[in-house]
Formats: sequence, C-alpha cells, structure tokens
Amino acid sequence: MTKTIVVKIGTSSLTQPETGQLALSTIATLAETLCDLRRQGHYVILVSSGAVGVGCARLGLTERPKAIALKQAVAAVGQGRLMRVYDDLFSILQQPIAQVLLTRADLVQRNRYLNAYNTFQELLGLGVIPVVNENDTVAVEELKFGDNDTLSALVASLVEADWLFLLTDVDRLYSADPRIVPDAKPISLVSSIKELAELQIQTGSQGSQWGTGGMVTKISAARIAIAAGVRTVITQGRFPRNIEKIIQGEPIGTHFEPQPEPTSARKRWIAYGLVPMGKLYLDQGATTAISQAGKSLLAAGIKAVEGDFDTQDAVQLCDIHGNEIARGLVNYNSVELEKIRGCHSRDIAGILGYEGAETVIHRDNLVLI
Ligand SMILES: Nc1ncnc2c1ncn2[C@@H]1O[C@H](COP(=O)(O)OP(=O)(O)O)[C@@H](O)[C@H]1O
Ligand SMILES: N[C@@H](CCC(=O)OP(=O)(O)O)C(=O)O
Repeated sequence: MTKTIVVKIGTSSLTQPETGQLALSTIATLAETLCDLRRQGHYVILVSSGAVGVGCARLGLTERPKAIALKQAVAAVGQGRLMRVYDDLFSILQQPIAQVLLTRADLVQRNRYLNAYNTFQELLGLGVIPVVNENDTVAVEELKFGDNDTLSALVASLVEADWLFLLTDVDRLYSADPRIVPDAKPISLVSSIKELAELQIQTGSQGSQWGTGGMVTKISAARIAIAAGVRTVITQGRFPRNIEKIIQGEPIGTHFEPQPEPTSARKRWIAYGLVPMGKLYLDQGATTAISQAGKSLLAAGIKAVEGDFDTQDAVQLCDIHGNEIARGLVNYNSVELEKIRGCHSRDIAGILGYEGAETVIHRDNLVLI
C-alpha cells in the first residue's frame, strides 16, 4: 500500500562532527534507502539540513555563524554544494530529484500554502523525490521556520504524510541528553499528545555542535505532525536502512503515535501555518471554557492583550500562568481589544461605537495547542 514518507536529516547526521565534512557513507546509504522506498511504490520527500554546515566547511569556518546575514551567505554557499552531492548520488541510482526551498511565508498565506501543496503533488506524481530545505538566503528573522524539524513537520502536515522520520545523531529520545546524563532513560513510545505534554524530559539548551534545534524542536515537530495524523519517529541518522525496518514494524527509535482524529487542514494552518501576531492572556473561567468546554472566546475572559495585530490575524491564547493553550483568528484588532477586554459582549457596541462580533475568537477559528 502506497505510503507518503517524509524523511528529515539533520546536520549532525550529514557531517562529521570533528571536521564538518560530509558523511558521504551516510548520505549514500540514505539515497539508496529512499530510492528503494520509491521503487516499492511509496511517495518520498527528503527534508535536508546541511546548507550552513556544508557552507562552513567550504569556507573554512569552524562554528555555525550567529549573525543572520553571515548565516544567509554561508547557507547560500552550502546549499548548492549539498544539492550537487544529492544529485550526483541520486543520478547514479537513476532517481530524479527536485530542489524545493521554502520560507515560512510559503505556508502562511493560504494561496501560497495551496500552491506549495499542488507543486508537491505534481513532483510526487512525476516520481520525483523533492529535496526540501528552508530558503535560508532570503528567510528574514520574523518569518523563518528556524529549524528543519519544524519545517519537516509542516511539510508532512501539508502533504498529509503517513510517516515523518526525524534522523539525528542519537538513536532515540531519552529522558535527558544521553551525552550529559549517561543513565538517561530511553523513550520508545509516546502514545498521545496528552502523554507528550506530560513527558518530563530534559532537552538541554541546544543540539550538537552543528545542529540547530536539539530535541526541543524535534518534540515540537512531533506534536505538529501527530496532530495532523502523521506517525513520527526519532531515530539514528547514521543507519538510514532502519527506515525500512521501522516501516516494516521493527521497534527502533522513539515512536509518536498519530492522533486518531487528525485536526482539520484549516485548523492545522491556523495552529502551525500562521505566525501568531500577538497574545491574549485569559482568566481561569475563559481558560476552562476554551480548553474543556469547547467554547468561543468572549471579551469578558481576556485579562491582557499583547502585540499589535489586525482582525483575522492569528494570536496565541495563554492561561493565567502565561502558558499557551490555544491559537485563533481574532474578530477585533489589538486596539479594540484593549478597550473591550474584561467587558460583557452586550457592552461592546457602546464602548466601540459600532456593533461588532459577539465573540473575540469564534470556536471554528480556534485550535487547542
Ligand atoms: N532528551 C534528549 N534525548 C536525546 N537527545 C537529546 C536530548 N536532549 C538534548 N539532546 C541532544 O540533541 C541532539 C540532537 O539535536 P541536534 O544537534 O539539533 O541534531 P540535528 O542536527 O539532527 O537536528 C543530540 O545530539 C543530543 O545531544
Ligand atoms: N536550513 C538550515 C537548517 C538548520 C537546521 O534545522 O539544522 P538541524 O538542526 O541540523 O536540522 C541548514 O540547512 O543549515
């Protein structure tokens, strides 16, 4: 049965940790594995980091640049070389590939989201393996995915994938960083979003020397993907052949079970496609109404408004502790909300001088995180 499989490989798997040089045997084995999956009739998408890492090696830089302009320049040097390596290897295996560079804006605006979807469908229909990366050279700070774990989860959600593999330089998720805590407990299965939220995991502040997101972004990516119904696995990048074994049922790596009823595509777009433009801090009553009773958000439950946003922008909803509980599209802009927060809906017309929506965020435009 044809499956859609998204495989993300991080810099720490693509490069030698000591030198930053490409781990050619890993990349070649990955190419062979993906070609075999294609020949078995599956649709395959590769999300590959490494532009910055390869660029650093080419330019003789010994650590990842921090300044955005330098990072963009280094990525521009590395991306071409990375694609050359992939095209040489996949060409030997007679497998056409395509370079797909995305910025967050490509998935934020609905028409561009649908365009990206259509392009992936055309490529997969042609038997091509798309090789995706963030378009680092033009991605400006406020509109960046920031890491390819998030990007790969959004792509898996976009194409309604069956599997998302996050290949990294450890064999699975642990209770803490195994490099630092030798007796960290391995985690083999996370069976729900609720369990994921309750996991007590030390993820450390950053990933390996060349990585970007560490485990924080992989856990966040798994949350996005399983909400979209995508089975997600964190496993060792140095053994790409494990992908086939895992698909055949071998318990390798950390498995995140997909949510039984995937969140609708529109709500996934609200929750993860859009970039939130502000925050609304709710009182306990509104928090309970939103998270447990499936209600819309009314002005009376808003204690504070943060940010400068327009109507229909996406905003984060936070509980009394400041924890994000949901995202939604507002019916009022930030200036109006500052005036009506805490007020009863029947008083809104008198305060604003015109009859607006009864709700601040309608339930249909609200997604629990
Ligand atoms: N709880 C944890 N379980 C496993 N690895 C962890 C954990 N916390 C932090 N890490 C670190 O995260 C690193 C992987 O993240 P990263 O370096 O960004 O890799 P990649 O380049 O594959 O994205 C591992 O090398 C490990 O040192
Ligand atoms: N677009 C960047 C991706 C950075 C990134 O997410 O790296 P990693 O944490 O190694 O997957 C690059 O190609 O270097």
